[in-house]
Amino acid sequence: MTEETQAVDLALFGALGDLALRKLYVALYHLDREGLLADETRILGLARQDYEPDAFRARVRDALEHRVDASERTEESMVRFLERLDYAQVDFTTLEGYSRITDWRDGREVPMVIYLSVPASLYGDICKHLSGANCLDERSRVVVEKPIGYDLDTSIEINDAIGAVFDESSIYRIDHYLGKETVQNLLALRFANPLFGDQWNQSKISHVEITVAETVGIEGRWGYFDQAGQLRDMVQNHLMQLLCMIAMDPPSNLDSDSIRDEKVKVLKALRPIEGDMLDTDVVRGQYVSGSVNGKQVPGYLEEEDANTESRTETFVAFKTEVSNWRWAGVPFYLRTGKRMPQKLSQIVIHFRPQSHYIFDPDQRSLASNKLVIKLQPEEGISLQVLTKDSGLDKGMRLRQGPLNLDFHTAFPQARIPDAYERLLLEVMKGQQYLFVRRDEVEYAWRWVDTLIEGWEKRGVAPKRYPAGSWGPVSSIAMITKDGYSWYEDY
Ligand SMILES: NC(=O)C1=CN([C@@H]2O[C@H](COP(=O)(O)OP(=O)(O)OC[C@H]3O[C@@H](n4cnc5c(N)ncnc54)[C@H](OP(=O)(O)O)[C@@H]3O)[C@@H](O)[C@H]2O)C=CC1
Ligand SMILES: O=C1O[C@H](COP(=O)(O)O)[C@@H](O)[C@H](O)[C@H]1O
Repeated sequence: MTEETQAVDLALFGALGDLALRKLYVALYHLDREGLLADETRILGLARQDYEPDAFRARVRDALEHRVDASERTEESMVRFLERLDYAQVDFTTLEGYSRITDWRDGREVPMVIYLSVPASLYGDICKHLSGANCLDERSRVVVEKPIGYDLDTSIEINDAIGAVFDESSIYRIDHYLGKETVQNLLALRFANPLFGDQWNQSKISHVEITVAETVGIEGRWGYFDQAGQLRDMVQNHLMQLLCMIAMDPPSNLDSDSIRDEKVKVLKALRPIEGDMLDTDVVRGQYVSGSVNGKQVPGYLEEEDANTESRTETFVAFKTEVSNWRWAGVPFYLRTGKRMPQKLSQIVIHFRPQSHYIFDPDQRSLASNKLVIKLQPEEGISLQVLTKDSGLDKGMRLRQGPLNLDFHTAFPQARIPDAYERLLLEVMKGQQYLFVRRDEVEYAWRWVDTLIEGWEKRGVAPKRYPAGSWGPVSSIAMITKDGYSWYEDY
């Protein structure tokens, strides 16, 4: 394993898909521009449409011109990046086309990275054909996108099919939330700062909130999304990973497996939602028409290609607990939804109040600290602390205010890289700690499957919520009945 970015041959399956065009070329372009792609690195786009390499490069150039800020584009850096690209038309489901990859490789020595930006149902076929066509050697790595499967059984099937060809040490399962700057910072915050490290348990923390709110609807992805729903699309992967990063015990070092072992322990200890908890500890929602950022938007059942009978959820809120010594008795409240009033991903750690309180009794409810960790849109960390209100007439009145670390203000010279930049770079370095191990995926599915089974048994239909709201009102009631509320200093 090396810290240097090695030269690689990157074979990008699904080269004309939504993810590739919106995120992957942009990330690769930025890496190139910052000198983080080795000179010899080349990229082969693979998809089934008939494109000449020049037409493919023109398509990628167009995508970059739409997605990379003009201030970060020069003709020189565009040309340099585009020259790395080639294209091969291949039907991934049949072996024949795979010889295009060996032709492209032409005996080159550098390792091959295979990025599967295609539906997970194709992963098995592609791995089998890559092996059948002798495209691989022991240094080849494969990157796979989420969600892996639809439930535990299908994820096992897919993981088995990938595992039949690649060793676990060569499989990079992407969860792009793990590449976000602030998520990375959770490791530093928790394990480099004794101030927090020593307080990070049930004796000091009363409860934890995680919100991942999106303003977008399903963006023309009805076919995929309606099969999945917000629980499979967002909770099984992104929210579970955030929860693990907050709840895990300190790993003994920063090795991939040390970190992933700790995350797995959290997933194993996560209390399932079943029985009567289905009535009290989880809310399933679906948006109806409403207004987001002043713009009228259709309801989920009125989206393009919609099946008007669909009971798929676009919002989930739930309360859970990590049943171990560190967290016993600390509720974790999580919520995520589409068509919320604003894009916001944040984690709030609520510390317990002072055990002996000496200030104005009317201000008692103020007297606790909150650590607010913002993932997006503005990355930063702020600690809500209490100080004395200034002014001669205020006596010992308390005032709550933030100790702020806004990454953009604190480190103005540094561009905060997109999650995919960091993850692609780590694949090229051969570092796995930001990628999800097979057992993590499977424990997360186990938890999600239990909830879905419960919903199905009880015939739980999603509650309606207007687009532009924070979800069904019962998601507010779910937390207020415990004496807390969703943190609202947006
Ligand atoms: N889009 C997103 O925002 C996100 C996507 N993901 C995951 O990333 C992966 C890719 O998603 P996305 O880009 O949205 O998917 P798309 O359907 O937009 O793209 C898939 C690509 O694969 C090609 N393809 C599909 N089947 C074949 C085949 N048999 N032979 C050759 N080419 C084929 C498609 O070609 P054609 O155009 O001809 O169909 C297209 O280029 C999925 O696993 C998804 O779950 C994860 C997070 C976010
Ligand atoms: O994986 C996914 O993530 C996006 C949200 O990602 P973000 O980085 O913009 O927060 C979500 O819209 C999509 O449905 C899901 O598949």
